[in-house]
Amino acid sequence: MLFVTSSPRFLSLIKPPPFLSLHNLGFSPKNLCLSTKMESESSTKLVLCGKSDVEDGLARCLKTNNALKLPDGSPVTVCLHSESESAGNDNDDVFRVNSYMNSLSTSRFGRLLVYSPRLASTHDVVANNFGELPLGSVCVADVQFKGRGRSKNVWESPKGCLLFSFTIQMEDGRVVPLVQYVVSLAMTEAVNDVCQRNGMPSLDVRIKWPNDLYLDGLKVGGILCTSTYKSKRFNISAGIGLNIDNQKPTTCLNAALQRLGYAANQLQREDIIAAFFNKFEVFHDIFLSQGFQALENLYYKTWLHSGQRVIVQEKNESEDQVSENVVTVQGLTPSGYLLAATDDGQICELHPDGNSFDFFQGLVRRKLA
Ligand SMILES: O=C(O)CCCC[C@@H]1SC[C@@H]2NC(=O)N[C@@H]21
Repeated sequence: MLFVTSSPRFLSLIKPPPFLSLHNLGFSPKNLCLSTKMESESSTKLVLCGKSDVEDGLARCLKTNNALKLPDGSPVTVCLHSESESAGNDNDDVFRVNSYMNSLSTSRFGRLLVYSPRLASTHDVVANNFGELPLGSVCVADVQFKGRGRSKNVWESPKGCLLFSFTIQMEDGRVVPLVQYVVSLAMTEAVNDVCQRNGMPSLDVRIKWPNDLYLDGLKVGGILCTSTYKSKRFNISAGIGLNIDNQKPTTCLNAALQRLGYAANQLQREDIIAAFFNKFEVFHDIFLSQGFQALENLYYKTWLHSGQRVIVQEKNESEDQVSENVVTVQGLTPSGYLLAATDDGQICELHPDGNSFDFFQGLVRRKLA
């Protein structure tokens, strides 16, 4: 069950996931990934791979102890990447685990990978196994058949999209809602970085507050953050869907590169996600040590809203009439809402009314002192 907290677009799961510490899991000799035909037809295949021997050891523990579960209790077949048939695969539709690991240069995030060719939702895998997975673990899928978008929407997840979720832990609840902005920023910077390093034209991927990614006026990606609170910590599952190579349902990054006359060496999911974690780890550490303010300038350069004029709805005192006023967006408030100014200079905080899919429809304002 989900409820929306008072923080912007930050969903929190009421039922905490079962907790099983990795310290309790024993190592065991390498087992080959053997599954019967019946199992492989009905169960979700999860392939585990670590960046180093440490994470590979943890992966082996998770497999041996059957520690990974799906939320609906449906069967799972867990293999190690080293034992998997897809290990040396060079097919575009199959996530290239080795290519991802080779481009990853983090010390915490993305180092334990749970890959699946097809599953319900990467988000459910990380949220449901939060306690079992080392922090920063990531689940990637080629296709999702029950992808979760915000407000209980379905997230279409066909081939060609980068679909992943990973885990973060935070202690200070006041800044938890801001972490989704750090995630968005790390993704836009990752795309810039990969384009630049490969001599591609730069793509103007922008953030539409609070957590959509837009390119040329169309949505190409979205971010979903959910959290549970346990033992004085916020366990955050962050999920990203980014349309890299499939024009449906809107457009994709590679189509934009083609429109710019660049058809060779298209963007690959593995490069983008590795660049994402390389950026995210740096931004995450800045965010925790210096606050979101240290990232704000870059964030405002990347979002679509500086100086945007938006309509806010206000009820009169007897609450029987609604009037509309225009305000100008100035930035973010410390709690992560929109900071705006009226034409006569009053500063206010804008909140979505909770009814509209588009956050910019039905904004309500709260006066700030
Ligand atoms: O509604 C939105 O804009 C957020 C969409 C987030 C989708 C991603 S795809 C990977 C991860 N797994 C899910 O089920 N959802 C997120």
